[in-house]
Amino acid sequence: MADDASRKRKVRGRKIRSDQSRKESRKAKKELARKANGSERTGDSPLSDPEEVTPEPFVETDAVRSLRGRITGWLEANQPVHLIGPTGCGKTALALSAAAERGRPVVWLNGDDAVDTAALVGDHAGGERYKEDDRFVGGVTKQTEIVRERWVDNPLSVAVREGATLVYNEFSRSDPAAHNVLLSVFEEGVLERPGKRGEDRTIDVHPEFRAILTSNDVEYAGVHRQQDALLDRFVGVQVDYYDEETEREIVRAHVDLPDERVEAIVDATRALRDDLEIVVGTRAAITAAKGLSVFDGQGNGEFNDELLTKVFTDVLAPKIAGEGADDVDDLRTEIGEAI
Ligand SMILES: Nc1ncnc2c1ncn2[C@@H]1O[C@H](COP(=O)(O)OP(=O)(O)OP(=O)(O)O)[C@@H](O)[C@H]1O
Repeated sequence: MADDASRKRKVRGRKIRSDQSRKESRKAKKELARKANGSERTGDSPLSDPEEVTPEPFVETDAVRSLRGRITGWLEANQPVHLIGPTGCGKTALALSAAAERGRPVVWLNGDDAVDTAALVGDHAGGERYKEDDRFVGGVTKQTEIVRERWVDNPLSVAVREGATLVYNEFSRSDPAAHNVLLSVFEEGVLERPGKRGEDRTIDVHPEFRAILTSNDVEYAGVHRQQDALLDRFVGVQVDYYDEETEREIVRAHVDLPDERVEAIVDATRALRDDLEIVVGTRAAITAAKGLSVFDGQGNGEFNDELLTKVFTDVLAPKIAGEGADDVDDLRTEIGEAI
């Protein structure tokens, strides 16, 4: 039975088959990452307009709106928000939607082992050489070569100066030492740029600067334990997989399939999530729906549990990659049983 959430839903963007020029959130994320990473090399601005970052399609049910309202509410109270939840539950889409809702420019950062302080705040990008002619005695020319160091600000510096909303995806994948500079940003409203000399070594944080950080809950607990002093300054919003109707709406928004197929996929996704040890996120449901829209449509098999099992085995096999064919067979059996 459809609940209120579905009746009041609002979908931004179109389904994949009806709009080939779609800007899927993955693509949008890539573009944001390109901007953020490229800024170091090219000097391009890592700032994006809020309209550019709104994920498409984006489904808004009561559940989605309520979570986003919590995020934007805490941001209004000037609290950095840490979104924690399992893989593929919709953290990034939610963070980008909340960031877009603020109407301020958005800066995107992706956490990984290579992120250090310089990657956050900026660095010297080599010297700029130029020659100066000095005619100090009539008829005599002296040429002096001058090397001036060029400093390039990286995403955090740009975000705090411009009052942007920083979306720091999977921040717990970065080395905690890189995040020391965040302490004074959140506590004293000042960003220090180690490596930069002179009086502009520090930047005063713009009053509209805000941050949303996301972490996968498994990695958050395990990979790099971030320092307590930093975690103390965030509010944590725990997110989980959406309710059944919201998941259906999300799948429907991404793939053009009859309702009963969408229902079967979401039912299977939720059963697999309960029964299997691997993580089965909403992304897996969308991928299975994309597969089904092709295989079912091409008559490669009637729509039945067997086809559903095959599709989900392909979708989930990468999670056990390298464990051998027997394990994929076991996975197929487990999936068949759960479905
Ligand atoms: N409200 C929504 N409307 C439409 N699609 C959504 C919505 N929420 C999530 N999705 C889709 O679900 C999939 C997973 O979402 P997302 O990438 O945001 O999850 P995540 O929790 O950030 O995943 P990961 O931990 O792997 O980074 C994506 O394909 C995304 O487009």
